[in-house]
Amino acid sequence: MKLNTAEVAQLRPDYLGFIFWKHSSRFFEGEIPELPHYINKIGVFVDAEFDYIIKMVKKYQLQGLQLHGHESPEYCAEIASELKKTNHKVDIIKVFSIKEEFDFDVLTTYEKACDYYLFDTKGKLPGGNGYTFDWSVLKNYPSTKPYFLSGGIGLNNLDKINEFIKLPESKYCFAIDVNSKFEAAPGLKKIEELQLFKKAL
Ligand SMILES: O=C(O)c1ccccc1N[C@@H]1O[C@H](COP(=O)(O)O)[C@@H](O)[C@H]1O
Repeated sequence: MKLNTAEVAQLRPDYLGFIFWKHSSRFFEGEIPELPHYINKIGVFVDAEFDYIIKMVKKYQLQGLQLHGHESPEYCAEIASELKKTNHKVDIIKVFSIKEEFDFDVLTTYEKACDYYLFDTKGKLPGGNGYTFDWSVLKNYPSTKPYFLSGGIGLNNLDKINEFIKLPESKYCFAIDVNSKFEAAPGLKKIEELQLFKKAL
């Protein structure tokens, strides 16, 4: 897989994600180029073993974990606390996948265990499906925790995003997360399109 991380970094994103799920076409191995301090490196995991996550955090100096599987609140809290003991402060981003409806009650037990939520679209894969969900579901968002809006977001969603950010349900929307809609091939991002997107936002 060919990555263009250094070029993407020149666009000054707040976060850059690296996929540590071996079944993904974007499975990351190798070296991360030196990145400016203002870019947070996020490891994307799916029901990964505790020790594997710890190893990847240390190897790549990750600043956040994006958890796309069935990770329990206890697991989220434990991994953060274990890493803290060795001076690795990581943000825990727990992912919830939405189809048409979503029972936000599930968030209650995660409130103390994670720093952010990320709302993605439910699909065949645990992430990276390339489809948007109906963001109006977020009208029922009960929390004050900042969340990432994700799932199939591309240039064609710009008008919708600009409308969404005026709505009350976007109050805690903290970041817009993009992935497959900006790719020429898995992992290879389309720089000009990302640039256009960022500028338009
Ligand atoms: O991209 C993947 O292959 C992937 C695999 C397993 C878990 C998450 C994955 N990607 C993340 O999913 C969201 C949404 O992506 P998309 O815009 O629908 O392509 C994003 O955070 C990706 O980093």
